Amino acid sequence: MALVVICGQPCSGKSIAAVTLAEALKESETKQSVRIIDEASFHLDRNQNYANMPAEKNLRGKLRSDVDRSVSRGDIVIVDSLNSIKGYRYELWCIARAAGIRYCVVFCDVDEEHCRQWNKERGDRGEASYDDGIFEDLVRRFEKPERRNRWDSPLFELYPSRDGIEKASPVISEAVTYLTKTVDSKTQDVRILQPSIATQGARFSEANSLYELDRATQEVINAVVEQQSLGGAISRVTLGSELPPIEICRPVGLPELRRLRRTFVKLMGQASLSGPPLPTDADSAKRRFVDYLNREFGGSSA
Ligand SMILES: Nc1ncnc2c1ncn2[C@@H]1O[C@H](COP(=O)(O)OP(=O)(O)OP(=O)(O)O)[C@@H](O)[C@H]1O
Repeated sequence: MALVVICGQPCSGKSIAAVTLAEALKESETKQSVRIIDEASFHLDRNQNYANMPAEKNLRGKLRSDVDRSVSRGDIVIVDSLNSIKGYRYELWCIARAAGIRYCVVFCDVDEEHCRQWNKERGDRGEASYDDGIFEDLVRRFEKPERRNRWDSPLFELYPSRDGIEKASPVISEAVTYLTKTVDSKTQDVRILQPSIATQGARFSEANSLYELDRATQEVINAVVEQQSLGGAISRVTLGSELPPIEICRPVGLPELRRLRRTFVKLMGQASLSGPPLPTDADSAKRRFVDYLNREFGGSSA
């Protein structure tokens, strides 16, 4: 019923924030059930998770799948991980949108020096801490959330080094209110994300098949353009939980995407005259277009 993305620099108090928020939600008037999804649940070593790109991608994939499975169960799901890449936060936001639930980001805003110090103290106490090289790399790659982005909004900011993390603090209380209050259609102060057409599987009418095919493929192109515009090394475009991702190993410009779309629509139109009929709903049109793009880009849609 809600997805909360905790984000922040390494060793910035994210786990403490996640547990504090979970307790506050459980004790709230509505007595919410909460599930925390964190890196520790995969029993992997903190440094191994971030040792190289494949390991990091693997970790993000595991967390994403777990979130995807959990959001429909009625709990409030809190993802406690770095969640430092905006493209990844966008993917999590897409999962919330596909599930039609509310969503927010809780940011532990701590300066690097405090994080470095806390990480060192953790090591000195004999607890698992980040190796220096990994810590510095993570700090450098952190992409701060910005509330003007849909996937970073609403944004609840905590300042653990200044204020600590208290259950009764104004920010935790605001987050609890946002996550538990009844939706008032007049004030619209709580946003329940709505599944896009991509996730609703609307059926095409016979007469409109080609037009609808055109529209469905345009939505896929929009998603590719939007996710590429986030910058960074986007190698996978996600289209919600019902559709396979598009694997892209190089930047692809709009002209190329438009050309591929036109060719696909033409091929489908021609094929339907003598072969298989056009897809009957938006999802299957998208799935076929994604398969086509993955073949063109040399990826796979498995
Ligand atoms: N407000 C605080 N004041 C002092 N120390 C703190 C505070 N918040 C966190 N710490 C220190 O930072 C350590 C790490 O906290 P926590 O595990 O919540 O961080 P994290 O961001 O989840 O770390 P990771 O990036 O490893 O997941 C704690 O063990 C504690 O020593």
